Order: sequence, then structure tokens, then C-alpha cells
Amino acid sequence: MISVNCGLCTLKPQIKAHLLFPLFSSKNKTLPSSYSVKIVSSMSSYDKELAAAKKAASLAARLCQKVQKALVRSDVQSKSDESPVTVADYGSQAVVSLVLQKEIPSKPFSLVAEEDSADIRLDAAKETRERITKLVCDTLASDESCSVCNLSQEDVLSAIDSGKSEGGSRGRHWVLDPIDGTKGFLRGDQYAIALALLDEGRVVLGVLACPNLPLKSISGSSQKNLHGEVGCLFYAAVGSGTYMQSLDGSSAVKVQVSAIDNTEEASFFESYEAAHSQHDLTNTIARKLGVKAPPVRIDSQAKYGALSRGDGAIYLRFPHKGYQEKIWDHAAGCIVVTEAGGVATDAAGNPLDFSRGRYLDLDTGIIVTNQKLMPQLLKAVKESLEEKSSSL
Ligand SMILES: Nc1ncnc2c1ncn2[C@@H]1O[C@H](COP(=O)(O)O)[C@@H](O)[C@H]1OP(=O)(O)O
Ligand SMILES: [Mg+2]
Ligand SMILES: [Mg+2]
Ligand SMILES: [Mg+2]
Repeated sequence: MISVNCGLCTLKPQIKAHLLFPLFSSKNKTLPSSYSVKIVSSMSSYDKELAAAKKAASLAARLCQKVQKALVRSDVQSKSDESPVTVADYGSQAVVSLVLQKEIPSKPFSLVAEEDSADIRLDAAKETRERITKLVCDTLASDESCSVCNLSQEDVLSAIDSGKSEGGSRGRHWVLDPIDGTKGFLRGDQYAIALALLDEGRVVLGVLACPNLPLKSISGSSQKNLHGEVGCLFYAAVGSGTYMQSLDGSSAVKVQVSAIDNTEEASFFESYEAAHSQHDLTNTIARKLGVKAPPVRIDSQAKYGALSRGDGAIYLRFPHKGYQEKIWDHAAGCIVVTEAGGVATDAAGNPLDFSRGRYLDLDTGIIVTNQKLMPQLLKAVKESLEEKSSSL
């Protein structure tokens, strides 16, 4: 079910309704007919931070889309772990850092983010530095409320490097993946800008900008045959539910995870990249559950967004041995799903703990589903892992 988040909570209901309903048809965005609508309040103590996070992620998405549409070879580099990084990853991180610092100037600023500027400070990266600085300035200038942009290269590099915080269980820390699913981004497929806020070790808000995700359900689709209007912004604050709106600014709708309680009807999401998750193991788990539909393989935390609105019922992620999960790969997605009524745990059923620094300390993998399916899913995961280890 979907309901309307108005942000006009101090007004009488009749006035709210009068102000809200015309918004449904703005820019031709209409709600799918199967969704029922009700007006809800979503005021929380993190309203200011949430507004800043939505603005930061939306502007970063604008930068990323511009790069993705006209990607050139020199936009892409390889990091020391062989994973790709692009001018859009750096530009997105700089934009988010600058917008958050401008919008919330009063609080100490701590950002735990994926990228740093070491490689682009090298002499050989002069053109890349110039390109990133221009992208950041043009993106900020495209927003009415930041009309002037006279940032130097050093301003942009320092904004990127403000993401070196270690996070932890004390105080507030922003957590950012400037492009989650860089391989999907390079293929022209799914990716996400994932931003969350930790307060005393707990994720209290999360925003997922998914520029290539269709506004309508992707249930039963594969990444290569997605259709319709794209560009979703998912957001959630603790205790206030999860909402989705289009990245070009339509009204928000409240979303909920699938209510399916029969595992045979459940479809599951997993990584598109076989190098990121063990597809043989997830197949075994799905077989044990009696899942009939083939896996939906898509890149990035767009999977958490799609799950939060019930496009599928399960997300399975089992990285290969030796891979350590980072908090920015799950913090935003986790609150987006849990506020929509879902559950995210490690493979042993423990809640994900984002308070221990830049990495997650996990038992084996990450599994996400609704409350009803979780006990059966945990059982199937346990049996599949035991079978796998006894066959080695
Ligand atoms: N070898 C790896 N195993 C698992 N995940 C990886 C690996 N390399 C990169 N990742 C990260 O996995 C996530 C994408 O997962 P998915 O397969 O679900 O799309 C990204 O956060 C990606 O980082 P990045 O943010 O650099 O793209
Ligand atoms: Mg990366
Ligand atoms: Mg990532
Ligand atoms: Mg990334």
C-alpha cells in the first residue's frame, strides 16, 4: 500500500488534501491504480537532515546521469583493488559533501565515504581533476539555491577527502556510497547514490537515488528489459516509514515490502555480477524454499529500493570468501527496507551493526525479506551453508 507524505503536518487534513491531490498529476506522474492513498505525517527529529540528504543525493544523481549519458574512456580508472572508479564517483562524493556541509553548517561534519582523492592528485591526473571540478561546479550551479559556484580544484579535492572519517558508535556520521554499482553504471544499467546518517551507531535516515530504476514495479523483469519512465528517490527516517518519489520531483508515496508469506510465490534479487555474490549458493537457497521465479539480477542498492516497494520478496547477498562488506554498501538500503516493514540480517540472523567503523563485521552474508518469510529463509540459508561446507 502507498500513502502520501505531505510534509504539511501542521495543516488541517482538509487543507492538506486540497493542497496535495493536484500534485498527483504534476508532470504526468500518476500513482499506479493498484495503490491506495492516504495522507500521513512523517515529521521526525531528523527532518532537516533528511531534506539535506535528499537534495544532496538528487544533485549527485544529476551529475552521474550526465556522465553516464556521454561516458568516455578517460572518465574511467582502476583502483588498487582492480575495481573501477569514474569521474562521476568522485564528482558525486564532492557534491554530496559540499551540499551537506552547506545545508547543515551548525553540526560537526563527519562523513564515511568510499572514495578519496589520492589517485586524482597525481600529476598524470590533471585533466581528470579539471573535469571533476567542472562537473561539480556545473551541477551545483544548476540548482537555484546554489546559484554561484567558484570552487577551486583544491576545494573539490578536500570535499572528497572529508569522507575519510572512521565512523563508529559515538556522535553523528554521514555514510556515503557516491556510486554504488559502478560496474552497472559503466554498462549503462542500474546504480545508486546511497546516503545514510548514523546517530550513536544507529542508522537514523537513508536516501537511495536510483536514476535508472523504473518508477513502476520491475517485478518479473530482468535488468536488460526494464521499461517505462525511470529515476526513483527512496528515503526513510527512523520511525517514519519509507517513501518514494521521482527524481524530477513528483509527490512522494509511502511504500511497503511485499506481504507474501508463501515462499513458492516469492521472487528474489541478487547481484548482476557473479563476482560479487555466490550465485550457486543463492540458487540452492531458492530451491530449498521452492521459489519458482528465476532470480532478478540487478546492480547496486537499487535492489533494496525495489524490495522496499514489494517488487520482489527476498534479497540474497553472499560475497566470495575474503570480501569484507563496507557500511556504505548497506546503511541506506537497510533503513529503506526496514522502515518499509522488512528485515535485514546477516546469514545467522543477527542485525547489521553499522557502529563498528568503515566495515561491517558479518557472519557470511546478508539476507533481506519481510517478517513472515524470515524464519523460513534463515532455515534454508543455514541448511545450504552447512551442505556447502560439508561438500568442500
Ligand atoms: N569483489 C566484490 N565482491 C562483492 N562486492 C563487491 C566486490 N567489488 C565491489 N563490490 C561492491 O558490491 C556492490 C555492488 O554490488 P552488486 O553486485 O549488488 O551490484 C558495490 O558496492 C560494489 O562496490 P562499488 O560501490 O564500488 O560499485
Ligand atoms: Mg567502488
Ligand atoms: Mg558500493
Ligand atoms: Mg561505490
